[in-house]
Amino acid sequence: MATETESRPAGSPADGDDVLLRVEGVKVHFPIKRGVIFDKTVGYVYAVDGVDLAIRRGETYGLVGESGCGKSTLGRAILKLEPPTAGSVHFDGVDVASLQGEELRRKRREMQMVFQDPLSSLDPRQSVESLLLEGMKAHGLAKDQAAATRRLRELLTAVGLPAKSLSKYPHEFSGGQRQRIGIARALSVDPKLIVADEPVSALDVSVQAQVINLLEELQDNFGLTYLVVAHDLAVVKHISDRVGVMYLGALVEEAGADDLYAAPLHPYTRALMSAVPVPDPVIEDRRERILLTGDLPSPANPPSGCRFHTRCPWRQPTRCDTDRPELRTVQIEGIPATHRVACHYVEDIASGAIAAHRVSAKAVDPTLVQSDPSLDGSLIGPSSIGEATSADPL
Ligand SMILES: Nc1ncnc2c1ncn2[C@@H]1O[C@H](COP(=O)(O)OP(=O)(O)OP(=O)(O)O)[C@@H](O)[C@H]1O
Repeated sequence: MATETESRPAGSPADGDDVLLRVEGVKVHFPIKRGVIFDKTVGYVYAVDGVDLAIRRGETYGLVGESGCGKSTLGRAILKLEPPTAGSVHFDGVDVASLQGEELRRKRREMQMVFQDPLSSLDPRQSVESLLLEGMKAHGLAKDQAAATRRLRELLTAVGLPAKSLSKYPHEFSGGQRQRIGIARALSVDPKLIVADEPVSALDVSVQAQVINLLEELQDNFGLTYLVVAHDLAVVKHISDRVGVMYLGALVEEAGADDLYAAPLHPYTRALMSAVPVPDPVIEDRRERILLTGDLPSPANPPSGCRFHTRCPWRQPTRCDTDRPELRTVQIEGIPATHRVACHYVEDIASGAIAAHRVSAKAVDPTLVQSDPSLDGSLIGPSSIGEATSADPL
C-alpha cells in the first residue's frame, strides 16, 4: 500500500520488476444449462471475459466495479477455485493451470483468500483454535504441538485479538473481530498473496478503518501482496497502490491509485466516481454528476463492441457498437504512460473534442442515449479532465 513516505511505482510492472502474479487473457464462462436433467448448454454467462493484469511482490492491487461485473470470479480463478475457461495465471513464476493434486495444494498455501462475510466463512462449531489449526495441519505446519501453540498466539497478537480468544467460538465475537479471525486463518499458513474479497463491506463503517489499517500493518510485517476486491471506491483508494476498474467481465481502466482518482478517464470510471457524495454541501451542490441510463447489461448477453456503449454518454456511432477497445496506454498531456484505458475516444473525450450527449434523466432505454436535441436532459458529463477532477470526491 502506498504511504506518503514510501511510494511504489504507479504503473504496470515492467520487464525486470519482481512480479508475483501475472494474469493473461483470463476468461471464466459459466454454462447455462437447460433440459430435464440440465444436459443442454443453451448459452454462457461471460463472468470474466479477457483480463490481463500483473501485481508486483508487496503491492496492493484494488479491483473495483459494480456488483456482478466479475470481480469475485476473477479472484477465484486466480486461486484456481474456479477453473478459467481460457488464459493463464502465473504465480511466482509457476503456471497455476499446470498444477494438479499435491503440487496445487502446496501452491495454494501461498495464495489465501479473505472473505466478505466472516460469519459464513467460519464454521460456527469450531473454536478459534481449531479454525486456525485446520489449515496449518493440512499443510503439515502443526506437527510440533508447542511450536503450533506458539504460532497461534503470535497470529492472534498480529491481528489484535487476546490469546484467550483461542477457546471461543465465532458467534462470541463482533463482526470486526470475526474478520480478524478470518485474516488470522489466512495468515496461519504463511501465504505470499492474499485475495481479499470485499474484506470490510459487511462491517460497520466505524470498524472498517480498523480492519483496513490492520491489513496495511500486516502487509508491512509479513511482506504480503494483496488483491483487494471491493465495490467501495473509498476503501480501494485508501488501500491500493494500483487500481483496476472492471465492467462486464473486463478491465476498462487501470492506473496508480492517485492517478486514477485525480483523473478518471474511462466514461464508466468517471460515472462511478461522480456518483460518490461529497461531505461538503457547497461542492456537493456544484459538482457534476454523470448519470448512467439503462441497467447493467446481463453478462449472459453482453453488448457487442465496447461493452459500455449502451450506457456511455460519449458513445460514437458504429465504432463503439462494433469494435471492442483494448486496454491501452493513453496519449494525453499530463497523464502518465502507466494509465491504461479501454476506450476508442478517451483522448477526444478528455480534450472536449467529443461532448457528452444530452440525455433525459428519465431515459431508461440505453439506445436513447443519443445526441437528440428533443431530449431535454438534466445530465451532462464533464467534457474535460479539468472538470472531471472537480468530481473527485474521495
Ligand atoms: N457459479 C456460477 N454459475 C453461474 N454464474 C455465475 C457463477 N458465479 C458467478 N456467476 C455470475 O457471474 C457474474 C459475475 O459474478 P461475480 O460474483 O464474479 O461478480 P462480482 O463483481 O464479484 O459481484 P458481487 O460484488 O455482487 O459479488 C454474475 O452475473 C454472476 O451471477
